[in-house]
Amino acid sequence: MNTRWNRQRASRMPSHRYRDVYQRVDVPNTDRAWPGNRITRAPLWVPVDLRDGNQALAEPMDPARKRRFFELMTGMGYKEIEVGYPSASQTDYDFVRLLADTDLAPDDVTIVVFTPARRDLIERTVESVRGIRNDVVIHLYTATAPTWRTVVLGHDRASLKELILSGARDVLRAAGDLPNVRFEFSPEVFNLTEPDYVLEVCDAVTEIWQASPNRPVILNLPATVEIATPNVYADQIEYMHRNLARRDSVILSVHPHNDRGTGVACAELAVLAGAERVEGCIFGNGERTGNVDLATLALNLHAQGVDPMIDFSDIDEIRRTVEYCNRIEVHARHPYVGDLVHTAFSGTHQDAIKKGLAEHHARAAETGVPAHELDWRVPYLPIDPADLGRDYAAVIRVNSQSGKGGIAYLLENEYGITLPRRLQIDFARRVQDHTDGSGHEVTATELWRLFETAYLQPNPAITVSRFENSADEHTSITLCVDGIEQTSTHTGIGPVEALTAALGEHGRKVDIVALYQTSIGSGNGSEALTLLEYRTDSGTQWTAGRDRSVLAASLTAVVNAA
Ligand SMILES: CC(=O)SCCNC(=O)CCNC(=O)[C@H](O)C(C)(C)COP(=O)(O)OP(=O)(O)OC[C@H]1O[C@@H](n2cnc3c(N)ncnc32)[C@H](O)[C@@H]1OP(=O)(O)O
Ligand SMILES: CC(C)C(=O)C(=O)O
Repeated sequence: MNTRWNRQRASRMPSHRYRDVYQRVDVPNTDRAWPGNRITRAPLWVPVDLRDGNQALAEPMDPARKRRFFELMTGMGYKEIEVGYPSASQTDYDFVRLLADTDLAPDDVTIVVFTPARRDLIERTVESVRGIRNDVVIHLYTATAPTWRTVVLGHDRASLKELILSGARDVLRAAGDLPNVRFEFSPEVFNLTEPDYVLEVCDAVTEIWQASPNRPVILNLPATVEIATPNVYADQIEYMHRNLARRDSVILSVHPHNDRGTGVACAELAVLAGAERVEGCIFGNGERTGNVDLATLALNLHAQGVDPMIDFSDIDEIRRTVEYCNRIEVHARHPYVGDLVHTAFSGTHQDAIKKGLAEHHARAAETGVPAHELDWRVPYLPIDPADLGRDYAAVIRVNSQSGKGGIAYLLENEYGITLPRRLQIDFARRVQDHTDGSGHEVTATELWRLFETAYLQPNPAITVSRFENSADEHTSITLCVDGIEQTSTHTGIGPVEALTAALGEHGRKVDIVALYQTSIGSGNGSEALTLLEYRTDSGTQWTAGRDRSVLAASLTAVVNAA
């Protein structure tokens, strides 16, 4: 082996300590089917922001915040919402009572409440939901993994199973006769529990609860602390999917956390492996590194052409509400919602996006399909920001990494000015000098100021005192050059040519290479902008002229060139 490429040495990190973290368990070998599957429809989504998200906040939500978050979720279209841990706090209990006593919860929304396997807490939980007209899910949980059994709960496999089954019986006794109530069980830390044991416990719970297709039981299998690659979780879920008793009477649910940063991948692979329901938090709040991010999951489906069944069409309003309720800011790079996720600073990306957007609008015009319904092919933007209620203002931003395409895009977008390619190159060089010097981003306004400084400086030495031209191309011009006034007449040539001829008579020869017309702004208030390339001894240069009249803008550009 070439040692040049083999320089990595063992670090001082004590990684060996984690080889057997939490007594990692083996997953039975399966003839796995999930790698070949595709997600073709949205799973059932269950936001747990008001419970798992809330329990992770330094300042848990007050009643007003809980209510606002709940209204946001129902407005977005969530149909099953975990609203709290009513036996744990009075705020949570009162919120459930609020749902019982008001019509805050739309009829088609199922209310989920969470409880440990302790009789007093189960009874309090059931008490909290009495009188709710909506469907209700009572969600019972107990940790099942070896370290939790021995270190936290002080049970062996058999006695822990008995504790869970006794909790399941308590739930059935307290709420079994309520017709609108269904049950959910979570073997907390499922992903670190021996598969045979967790299967045995789950089957015993569904038996006690008499799971049936008409009253299915939710089995929710959490990756409470994410410690393995997502394929391991997928294998664990597929094992349960294939081996659970009463499978047609079970809704298989997952609840990934994000300790390794792969919560989203875990959820997606779990759905491929047979999960039908996903619990998580909008934008991924939750214990430690958070619960799986339901917004990313939903929008990943959207980005693959699958309807997520949840409305993200005003993502910034959703974000503002979530930030207000959680008192935690969403990161600028957060998928789909961060401030910078639809922005390109780098030149080649900007160039590709600019071309992609132009192609998109041209195709819309050609086909007659509205731009917001047309198939999306814009490079570097996986989805159209407009789907999320965003405009294109933030798509391209300019700094020292940017190129001519992005600069031209900003001027075109903000000022309606179309720059010819050679002027784009010239101007980009000037912008680059500026951004390299300052190290900062430049806004469209600042770009326009740079443009004015570079190309729209009036020529103090020359004044056009009089300019008269008639329809038969007869032009009379009075020029004042360096204080000397002189009148000349020109016949048979256009006005621009006439002016260059007059300037030539003053010894101010202008050799025009190209002249372009564009405008600043649009509509009645717009101004004409003439962009002029002219030859000098050291090569070609650019200048410009602006005025309400196209002719005056062109004359100014010629005078500036002189
Ligand atoms: C992965 C998750 O998200 S799980 C949910 C975690 N959420 C929360 O803890 C938020 C709300 N919790 C609380 O308000 C409190 O912890 C309460 C009211 C539930 C219990 O409070 P306390 O009675 O003071 O107990 P405390 O929290 O100190 O300890 C938990 C006790 O419950 C036991 N326990 C923990 N989980 C469970 C469970 N699922 N089922 C039964 N017992 C449990 C523990 O072994 C411990 O018992 P011990 O006191 O005999 O050692
Ligand atoms: C108990 C379950 C649902 C949970 O919150 C977790 O494991 O994180």
